Amino acid sequence: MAKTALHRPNGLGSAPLLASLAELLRAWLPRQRWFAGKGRPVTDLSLVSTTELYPGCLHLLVRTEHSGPPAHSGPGAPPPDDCYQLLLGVRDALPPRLTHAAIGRASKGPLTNLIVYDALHDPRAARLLLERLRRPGTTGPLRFERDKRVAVPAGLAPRLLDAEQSNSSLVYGDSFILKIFRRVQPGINPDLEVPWALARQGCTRVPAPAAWFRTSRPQEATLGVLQPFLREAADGWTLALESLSSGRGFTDEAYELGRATAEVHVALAAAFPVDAPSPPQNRRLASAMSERLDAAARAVPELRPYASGLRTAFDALAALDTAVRPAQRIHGDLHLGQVLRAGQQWSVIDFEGEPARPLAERRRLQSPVRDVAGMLRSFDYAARSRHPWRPEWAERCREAYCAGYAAEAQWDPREEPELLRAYETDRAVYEVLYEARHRPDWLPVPMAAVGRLAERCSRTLTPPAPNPSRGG
Ligand SMILES: Nc1ncnc2c1ncn2[C@@H]1O[C@H](COP(=O)(O)OP(=O)(O)O)[C@@H](O)[C@H]1O
Ligand SMILES: O=P(O)(O)O[C@H]1O[C@H](CO)[C@@H](O[C@H]2O[C@H](CO)[C@@H](O)[C@H](O)[C@H]2O)[C@H](O)[C@H]1O
Repeated sequence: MAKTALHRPNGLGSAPLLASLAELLRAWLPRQRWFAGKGRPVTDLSLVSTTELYPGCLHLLVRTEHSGPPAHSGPGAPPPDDCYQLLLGVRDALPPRLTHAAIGRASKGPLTNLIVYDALHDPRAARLLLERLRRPGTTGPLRFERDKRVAVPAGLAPRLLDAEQSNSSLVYGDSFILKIFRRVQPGINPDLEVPWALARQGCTRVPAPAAWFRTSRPQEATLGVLQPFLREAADGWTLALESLSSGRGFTDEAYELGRATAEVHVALAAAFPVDAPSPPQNRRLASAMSERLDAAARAVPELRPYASGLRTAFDALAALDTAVRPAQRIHGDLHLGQVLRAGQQWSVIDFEGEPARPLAERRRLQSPVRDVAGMLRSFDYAARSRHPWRPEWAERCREAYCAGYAAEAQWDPREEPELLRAYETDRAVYEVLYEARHRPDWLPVPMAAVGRLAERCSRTLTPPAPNPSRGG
């Protein structure tokens, strides 16, 4: 472990430290999967907070500023600056098992000649982080808290998950998983707020937070959440692809998934009661979707030829004068990668919402149909990502999912075809933007749906048979 200026009382001064780190981080940050400012060079870096967790391991909140226009403007546009959470290790030399985690050798400031690396790859740092979570208290601006009813054993072996993620997660002894939020925004993160509220509601579909850490300076923000690791579970995306490759059906699973989604929605409505339901907001919703489409079409030229066709879905929603489902707290980014199946039980994870949107927007009340639309899009994603394309597979899953949802929720998402179609279109537009920014090779997948949705002016799904008990 490096004996460095970090050990000196003034060694953590942010100006000298920044001199050591700025150049390294400016090159390293944009290469990270979780970096949100893709395509916009980092022009300036500043340290929002610096905490020495233990000698040679720094917890940083780093603000980045970007040049050039954001990838898109209008609602949901990325802010001109972002704040990222980093755990950095500093050593004289890296052992071979850590070379892949290197960020670079500092050539200036107090860390001159030392190697800086991403300490989440370092089992020692990961163990100490868990120890810190097991013993509530504060370190500088960082506050570590836990649910005292949950026993978290000492000494669990850590491993960093190598999943494609918007954040970073450490799995401890296959018993717990710690998600470390990378892009930090002020306020409570819904991925702590929602599972905590659902657990208090007795909902068993969502792993309950066991411990978490947050910062109070310069503003309150959630930094990480520890929850039970569902060790026998496979995620819905993997299972859907297996079904597509083996020819085995997926409708039973889709039906159960619909039931699970409805159960979570019912629990969410109870956990976050709404005082007075707001009047129908179809026109406002349609106009927000339309603005998002405009912004996405500015950023992704491939979308432009389809914009007017897609807009018919939003026009149809705006023209509706009937009440849509009351708004409530929802998942906000529901897709097959956010559901885990262990035995016969589906669980739902990752209540952060769409990572590109501001936190306040993600915590807003919204129609549960939005989540349903997210999952329906995901069946299409799975079917489209495999050759040959099997549209009937996705269609059967969609119908089964909606039927399962209706059986549990006592209302059927297919009863509101205009709303469903508008949300599916809005989601496909989001996916185009997401893939263009993060995984350009995947762009054809949502683009295929865009072509289909732009052409379709009729109903998205077969309406259900009238339900006499509901007077329909
Ligand atoms: N409680 C859990 N049990 C088992 N695996 C989990 C659990 N939570 C997350 N995972 C795994 O970690 C991956 C990333 O988690 P997620 O919350 O979706 O992170 P991100 O928001 O960074 O995408 C998931 O796709 C899943 O495979
Ligand atoms: O990182 P998150 O899981 O929060 O979500 C983001 O990344 C997802 C991809 O990893 C992206 O989902 C899209 O691809 C999935 C397959 O990889 C598919 O199941 C989804 O239906 C599709 O939207 C998601 O949109 C994005 O927010």
